[in-house]
Amino acid sequence: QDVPPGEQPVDPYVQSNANAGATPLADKATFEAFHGKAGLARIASDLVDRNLADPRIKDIFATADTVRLKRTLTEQFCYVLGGGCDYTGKDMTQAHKDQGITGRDFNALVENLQWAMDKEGVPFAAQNKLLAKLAPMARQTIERK
Ligand code: HEM
Repeated sequence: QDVPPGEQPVDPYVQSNANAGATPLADKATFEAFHGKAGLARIASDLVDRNLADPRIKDIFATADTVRLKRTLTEQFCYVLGGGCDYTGKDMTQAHKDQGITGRDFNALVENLQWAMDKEGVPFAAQNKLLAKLAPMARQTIERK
């Protein structure tokens, strides 16, 4: 597994689309409502930047590899929305292990994602399709009340 430009090396893990944590939507209409992979890359980038500036959760992101995070989030959203990407990141349990994420942290991140989707001009119905795919991942990311 080569290290993409600008990213930090990570310990080896098994790559699989199953790591994305959700099955893909069957048709491409929602993916297109997100303006394809370029739109998803803008949303992932805006989301990470907003998390880094958000006093509620910025400390959790302080040591993260944001170049890698923007890339893997883009892949994950693209895969889940049926855009035909492969997800090459870790599974959600591994990615969030020992970070002590709370339900409030999770809600803050979802708010920031909604802000990023609004900024991209994604229609509300399409936003809800992605949120419905991500909501069950609370179980893998939240570790404490
Ligand atoms: C639906 C909810 C979430 C999704 C879909 C998601 C997705 C991801 C993905 C794809 C990665 C990268 C995995 C990799 O590097 O291989 C990641 C890492 C990370 N996530 Fe999440 N995440 C979610 C919730 C959260 C929440 C609520 C927080 C904290 C408020 C958070 C903080 C982080 C941090 C700090 C990393 C980087 C860890 C590192 O660099 O070692 N995530 N997440």
